[in-house]
This record gives sequence, structure tokens and C-alpha cells, in this order.
Amino acid sequence: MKTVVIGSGSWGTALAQVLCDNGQDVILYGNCREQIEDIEQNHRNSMFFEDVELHPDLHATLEVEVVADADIIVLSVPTIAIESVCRQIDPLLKKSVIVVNTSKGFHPETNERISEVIRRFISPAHLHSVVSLIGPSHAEEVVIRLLTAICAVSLNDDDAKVIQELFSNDYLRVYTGNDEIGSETGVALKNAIAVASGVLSGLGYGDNTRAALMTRGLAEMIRFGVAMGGKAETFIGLTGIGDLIVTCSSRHSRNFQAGYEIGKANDAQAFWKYNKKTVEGVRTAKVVHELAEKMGIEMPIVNEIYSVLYEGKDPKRSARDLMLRDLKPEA
Ligand SMILES: NC(=O)C1=CN([C@@H]2O[C@H](COP(=O)(O)OP(=O)(O)OC[C@H]3O[C@@H](n4cnc5c(N)ncnc54)[C@H](OP(=O)(O)O)[C@@H]3O)[C@@H](O)[C@H]2O)C=CC1
Ligand SMILES: O=C(CO)COP(=O)(O)O
Repeated sequence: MKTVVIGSGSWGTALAQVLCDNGQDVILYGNCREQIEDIEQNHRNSMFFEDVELHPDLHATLEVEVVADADIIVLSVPTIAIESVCRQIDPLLKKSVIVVNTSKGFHPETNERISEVIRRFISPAHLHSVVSLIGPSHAEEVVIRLLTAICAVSLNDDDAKVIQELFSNDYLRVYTGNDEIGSETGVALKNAIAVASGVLSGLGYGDNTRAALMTRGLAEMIRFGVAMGGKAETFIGLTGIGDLIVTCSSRHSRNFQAGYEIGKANDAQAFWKYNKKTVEGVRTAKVVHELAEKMGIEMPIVNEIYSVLYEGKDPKRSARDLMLRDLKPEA
């Protein structure tokens, strides 16, 4: 089976290397010449992994036509690019493929989950199924083969198993799941909570604060995910609490890092002016804030991070307002 990974950024490179390690037929497609040439000529992707030497059999190309004879297509681009990539590849496909989504977030305008976007823009004749391969997995650690566990989530159980077997090895353990709504809302929302975690650290708060944020953030993730149609128990798995833990407490997380800078400056202006990295939680905070307001779901942390990012609210005041909300039981 031939796999094409689309997106030569950090996650696409790390996942393509996993498949090389597993002896699979894989090629990485990207639209950035510098990244592709670096991989092909130097076995490195220095823009993302400074000193990591990549698998010698990892090949990368600027030619999107490689998707034509693929059996499996892995999408590793930011959520804002998912629609355009699907539109670009659909006319090129010659087989019915499994599309593996690895992005975490929602469509920036329609607020759809990413599996829904893929089903809308890849024609049924070309789409065998969608599998989301998601969970706690910083690319910086997977690329140096540190032990990691994630989940292949799909409405098609057989294809979830295909993807599980394709990617599993002695450093990457892949579970399967079928709660697409719960898992995809979980991995999206944890990014917004991770921005808040960074803000609180940047403001100088400590471990107690982070534990409180993660616990109450999880409560919001469950409330929102269940209202969208997901199962509560999914949120105590890898695509819920697992991904929340790794993103809220890791120096690798770009969501955490962005929040940290905002907290340190006690202001989000510099983030909007200078950030060039993929920080999915920022858009997710907006999508979830809007959806939750429409559906009447109580999301105090997401609403505060939305106010900091989009309404210029002072982060310190946001933290204080969260502490001084009406007192209530923990539920
Ligand atoms: N990094 C990680 O540890 C993990 C990331 N994810 C998720 O994976 C998704 C991708 O993130 P990540 O790899 O980190 O992001 P990066 O910013 O590291 O890389 C994104 C890559 O996608 C490329 N790209 C953007 N638009 C297109 C397009 N239209 N066609 C082809 N390539 C395109 C970018 O190219 P260019 O540089 O030219 O813009 C870049 O190479 C996100 O949703 C993220 O949440 C999930 C798990 C782990
Ligand atoms: O999703 C991730 C880890 O599971 C990556 O997190 P960041 O996008 O915050 O770096």
C-alpha cells in the first residue's frame, strides 16, 4: 500500500518517518521548496527539527501529482489549509483512498470538524473512509522516537485498524476508537485550554493554577463535546485528557508558548503582530466561543481566553474574573 503524507511541516515529517521506520512505501509532499530540498538533500527538516537526522529512506517532493496512485493520504497541514488541499487533490485521485486526518481544530469559517470538511470536499467515489490519527504527540518527540501513544478514530472500524497497524511500532502505540465527534472536539479544544495554560504561566502562576485550569478545562471539554454529540468517556482517553496534559504542560507546545508570551506581556497584541507559527488553539477559541454561545453551553475558561485574544482583555483581569465567578459545586 502506498501512502502520501501531505504537509512537510513538523507533524507530517515525523509521521512520514514513522512509516519509513515501519518499512512502508511512503512519500512526503510539501509546497515549501526549502523544506523539501532540505529533506531530499540533507536528510533534515531544519526549519522544524534543528539537529535531527531523518531516516535515509524518507523522500519528499514538490509534485502533488504523487497522490494519483496513493491508497492512503495523510493530511498534516493546519486546519486553515484542509479545504484547499482537499479541493486540490480530489481531481487528481484515481482510487478510493483512506484519508487520514491529523489536524486539530475546526474549519475556520463553517466551524465544521475536520472529518466533516474532508467528507465535503473529497468526492464519495474517491473516499473510502476518514480516519483521524490524533492524541498526545509532540512531533519533536516522535521524530526522535520517544515512546508515544495515540488513537486511530473512525466511523469505519476496519479502516481504523488498517491505520493502527500501519503506524504502530515499538515507539508509537496506536489504539483505535470510533467516537469521531468526541475525539475530534477533544483534541481541538485542548489547544484553546493550552493557550490559557501558557497565559497563566506567563503571568507567573504555578502548578496549583495549572492543575485547576486543566481540571476545569476538561469539564468544559466534556460539556461541549457531549453537547456536540460525543461520549463523555472519550474525554478521559488519549484524545481528551491525554492530549490536554501534554499540550498544557509541555515546552514543545506552540499553543502553550503563544499563551506564555501573551501572559508575560499581559497583552495579546504582540502575538497578533508577530506570530508566524501554527497555533490552532487561537482559532479554536473563537469557534468554540461562538458555538457555545449559540447553544447555551457554559464555557468560562474558553470565553476568557476569547476575550484576551479577540477583545483586548487584560489577562490578569481574566484570571481574577475566573476566580471570582459565582461559587458553585464542582460538577
Ligand atoms: N506539531 C505537532 O506536534 C502536532 C501537530 N498536530 C496538528 O497537525 C496540524 C499541522 O501542524 P504542524 O505540522 O505542527 O504545522 P507546521 O506549521 O509545523 O507545518 C505545517 C506544514 O503544512 C504546510 N502547508 C500549509 N498549507 C499547505 C498547503 N496548502 N499545501 C501543502 N502544504 C501546506 C506548511 O508549509 P509552509 O511552511 O510553506 O506554510 C508546513 O510545511 C495542525 O492542525 C496541528 O494541530 C497534531 C499532532 C502533533
Ligand atoms: O497537538 C500537539 C500535541 O499533541 C501539538 O501541540 P502544539 O500545536 O501546541 O504544538
